Amino acid sequence: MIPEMVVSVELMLQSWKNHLEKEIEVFEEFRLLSADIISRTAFGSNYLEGKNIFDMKVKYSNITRMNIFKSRFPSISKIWKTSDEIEADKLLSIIHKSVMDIIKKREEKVKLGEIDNYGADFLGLLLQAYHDVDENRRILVEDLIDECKTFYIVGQEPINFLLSWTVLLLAIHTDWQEKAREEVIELFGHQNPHPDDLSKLNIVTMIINEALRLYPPAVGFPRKCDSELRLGKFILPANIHLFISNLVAHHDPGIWGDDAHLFNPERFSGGVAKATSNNVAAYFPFGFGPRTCVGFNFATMGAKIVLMMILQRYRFTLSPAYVHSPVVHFVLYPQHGIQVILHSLKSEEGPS
Ligand code: HEM
Repeated sequence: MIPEMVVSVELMLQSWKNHLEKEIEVFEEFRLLSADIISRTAFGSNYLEGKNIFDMKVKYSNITRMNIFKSRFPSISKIWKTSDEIEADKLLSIIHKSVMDIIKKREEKVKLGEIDNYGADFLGLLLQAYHDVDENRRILVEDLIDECKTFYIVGQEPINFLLSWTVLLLAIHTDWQEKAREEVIELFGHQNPHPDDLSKLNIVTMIINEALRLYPPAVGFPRKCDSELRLGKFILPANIHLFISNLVAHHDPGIWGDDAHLFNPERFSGGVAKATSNNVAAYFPFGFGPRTCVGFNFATMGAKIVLMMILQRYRFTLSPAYVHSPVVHFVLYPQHGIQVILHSLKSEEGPS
């Protein structure tokens, strides 16, 4: 998986050479990059092949965000749909068809003998499970399609957001950018990432944790009480809808101290458990409990690889054009993008 990620990042960084000492808008750069990473690592293709899915997904996410807090009577929704619901259904069926095309293409290659097996990426593993000779272990075609759609739909955006906010913070706090670069160069020199050594990136991990605290890409998640329950001093009636916000918990001075709103990766120097005094409800950028994020490792590993490869090649500072406007629409994104200025490293030793 790491080699595919490295290819995606190298392609992006190649084009960054044209932006030296100029401004670059990284939110859009990371949107394309994260889409390419998902396509390559999970589906053995590239951004262009999955482009239709990503384009439809952006439109679908916008509609979902606009409607997330609107109440609907379930029985009415079955017989009458709003124009947004009709559009959302249309988009989902296009995504469905595009995913089917990618699945069929891989199956066809095996059938024609162009490749020996379905492959070891996410799609390959799902196809093996779908074609399993043991009927009891075989997954249904609906599951196969749903899993692919989920990966495309929920995987790309949060990586894009995490990288963007982290680069913003490092563009402002250049002392931490320098510390991170020193760590990367000390561990990897100018070599590409190696899986065994990624876990040694302490400073980079502290920075990512702090970025996820201040700017959690998924600001919370909805829940519904099945039955009446007690939550601390509250009694919650059955069927009540809740929104559990990590954004609020992550900025609570009662938990994080008076500098809760400031960027201070040092607070994670002893790890997450120490920073939160073992309070699991204090820090949960990836959720918690049975529905915790399954992409946690994929996302953090991807973020580390991208950051370290940027740090090996460029210094960056905040552009005067940047306007700070984080917007919450279920996810937390920079409304006007994130503009930074790229500088070459003084030593000029970075990989080409
Ligand atoms: C920085 C990156 C990411 C963040 C902050 C994030 C955050 C979250 C959060 C908060 C949840 C819990 C939602 C809930 O409890 O209702 C979640 C669930 C999930 N995430 Fe992520 N995610 C990230 C990356 C990814 C990636 C890269 C993938 C897949 C490639 C992924 C796949 C999923 C899936 C499938 C679930 C649903 C799990 C379930 O309901 O059983 N996530 N994520």
